[in-house]
Amino acid sequence: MKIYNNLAEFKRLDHAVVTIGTYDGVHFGHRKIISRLCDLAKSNGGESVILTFFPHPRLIIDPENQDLKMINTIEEKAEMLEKLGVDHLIITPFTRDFSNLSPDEYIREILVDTIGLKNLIVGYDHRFGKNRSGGMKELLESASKLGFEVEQIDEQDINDVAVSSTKIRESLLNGNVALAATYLGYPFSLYGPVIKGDKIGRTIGFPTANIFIEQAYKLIPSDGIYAVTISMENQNYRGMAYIGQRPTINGMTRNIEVNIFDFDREIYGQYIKMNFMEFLRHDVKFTGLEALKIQLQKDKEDTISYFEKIDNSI
Ligand SMILES: Cc1cc2nc3c(=O)[nH]c(=O)nc-3n(C[C@H](O)[C@H](O)[C@H](O)COP(=O)(O)O)c2cc1C
Ligand SMILES: Nc1ncnc2c1ncn2[C@@H]1O[C@H](COP(=O)(O)OP(=O)(O)O)[C@@H](O)[C@H]1O
Repeated sequence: MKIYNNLAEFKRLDHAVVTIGTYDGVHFGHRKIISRLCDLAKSNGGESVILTFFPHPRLIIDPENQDLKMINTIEEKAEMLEKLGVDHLIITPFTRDFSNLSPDEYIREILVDTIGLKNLIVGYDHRFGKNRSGGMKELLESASKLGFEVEQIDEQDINDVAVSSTKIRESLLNGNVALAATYLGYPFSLYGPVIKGDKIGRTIGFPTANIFIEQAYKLIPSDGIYAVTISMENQNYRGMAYIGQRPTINGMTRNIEVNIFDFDREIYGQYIKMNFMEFLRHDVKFTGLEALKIQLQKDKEDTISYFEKIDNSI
C-alpha cells in the first residue's frame, strides 16, 4: 500500500476506486466497506484508494475541543488498511483551504482531476465541500458529466458503522475492553516507548514498564487494572496493566504501566504494544505499599486464571 501525506504527492490514477472516511477502529462494519472497495477495484481492473482526513476535521473546525479521542493512531490504521489489501491511502490535512472548496470544486479538482475517480463508494448521507453543502445529489449530477459511478452504502450499514465506533469508544471509556474487542474484531491496543518511572515497582517485587503514548489524540481506556498481552521484538508475553494516578503513593500523573510475566530485562526506550483483553478491577487507594503488594499478588493470580480460561476454551 502506498501512503501519501498530502494530495500533492498523489499521481492521478487511470481508474481509481475511492472511498472517503475516517475509518476509526477499522472495525467489522468498516471492513465490510473496505472489502467491497477492494473487490470492486479488482473486478474493474482499477486501484483502491482511501481518502482520509487527519487530524480529524472536527479538531480543525473546533480547535478548542480536544476531547475527541481516536481508537486508532494514524499509524495503526495504515497498518490495518494495508493488511486488508488497500492500494493507496491518502492522508490529507483538513486545512481551511480544503474545507472552503465548493462541492463542485471538490469533486472536479480533488476526486476526478487529482485522484482519477472512476468508482466512488460512499454512505447515502455523505456530506462534503464548504459548510458540508454537497451531498449525494451533487455527486450523482457530476457522475454522468465527469464519467464516474457512485455506489451508495445503505442506511442500515452506515448506522451499524457509526453505532459501532461510538460503542467501541464508550466501552473503552468504561473499561469494558472485552466488549470493545468483540466490536472491533481484535483487542484494543496501546503502543509506545518504555519510559522511566519512580523506580518503586521493583522494590515491591513488581517492576512495571511505563508506556508513553506519543499521540495525544489516542483514546486511553478508563483507569483500572487489565489482563493484557504484550508484543515486543517479535515476542509475545502476558501481563497485567495499570492505568491511573497511583493514589496509594499520591501520584500526580496518569500512568500507563505493565508488569510483564516471566520477564526480567531492562527495556527503557523499547517500543511495546499492549493488547487489552479483560478488565480486572478498579483503581484503589491502599493504606501503603505493603497492602498494594498483597493486592498485586492477587491481581497476578487473577490474570493467570483469566488466561488459563482462554487457553482451555480454544
Ligand atoms: C497490576 C497493577 C495494579 C495496580 N493497582 C494499583 C492500585 O490499585 N492503586 C495504586 O495506587 N496503584 C496501583 N498500581 C500502581 C503502582 O502504584 C505502581 O506500579 C508503583 O507505584 C510503581 O510505580 P513505578 O513504576 O513508577 O515505580 C498498580 C500497578 C499494577 C502493575
Ligand atoms: N517483568 C517486568 N515487567 C516490567 N518491567 C520490567 C520487568 N522486568 C524488568 N523490567 C524493567 O524494569 C523497569 C520497571 O521497573 P520499576 O522499578 O517499576 O521502574 P520505573 O519506575 O522506572 O518503571 C521497566 O521499565 C523495565 O525496563
